[in-house]
Amino acid sequence: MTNHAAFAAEDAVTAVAAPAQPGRHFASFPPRRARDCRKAALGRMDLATSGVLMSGSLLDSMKASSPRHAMSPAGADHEEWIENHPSALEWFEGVLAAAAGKQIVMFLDYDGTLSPIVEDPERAVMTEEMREAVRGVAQHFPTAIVSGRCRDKVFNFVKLEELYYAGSHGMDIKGPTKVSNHKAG
Ligand SMILES: O=P(O)(O)OC[C@H]1O[C@H](O[C@H]2O[C@H](CO)[C@@H](O)[C@H](O)[C@H]2O)[C@H](O)[C@@H](O)[C@@H]1O
Repeated sequence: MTNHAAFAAEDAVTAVAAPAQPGRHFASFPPRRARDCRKAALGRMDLATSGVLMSGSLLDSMKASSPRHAMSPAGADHEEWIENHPSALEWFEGVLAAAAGKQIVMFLDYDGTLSPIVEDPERAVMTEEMREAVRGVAQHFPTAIVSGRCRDKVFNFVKLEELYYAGSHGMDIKGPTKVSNHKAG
C-alpha cells in the first residue's frame, strides 16, 4: 500500500469510463492459479486516495463509446428515463460542480470497458493507447480497476503499477506498488 491519504466515501465523486478496442497482448508476471485468487479474495481491502481532472480527449472518447443510449428505452418513456438517469458524460458540467471541493476517485471496469468483449476471455487485451489513457487518468486521480476477474489476471492485462486493483468483484483489493503524482483535488 502506498502513502495516499484516506478519504471519506461521502466526500468522493466517482466517474466511470473508456472505450474498448482490440490491441496488443503483453506477456506478464506469472499468473496464479484460480485457488490463489479465492485465497487472495479473503485478503484485506486497502483502497485510499488523492487528486483531480480529466482531459478533453478522454472525455470525448468516453462519450463516443458510452453504451448508455443503447440501454435507454425508446418512445414516450425516453425523456422521463433520461431525466431519472442523467448521463455523467452529457452532464459533465454538473459533475464538475458536484465535485467541487471533493476528492475524485476513478473506478474503471475492465471487460467491455478498457478491453473489447471477445469470445476468449484470455484474449481480452487492451490497447497501448488505452493503457496510456488510463496512465494519464491515474496521474490526476486515484484510479482503481474493478473487475469480476481475479486481481492478478486484471493486472496482467493492464500492467500499470500506479493503480488500485479490485478483483473477484471487489473481494480482493490491492493498492498501487508505484506512486503516481496525483495533483491535489
Ligand atoms: O467486471 P469485468 O471486468 O467487466 O469482468 C466481468 C467478466 O469479464 C469477463 O467475461 C466477459 O468478457 C469476456 C472477454 O471479452 C467474454 O468472453 C465473456 O463473455 C464476458 O462475460 C471475464 O471472463 C469474467 O471472469 C468476468 O467476471
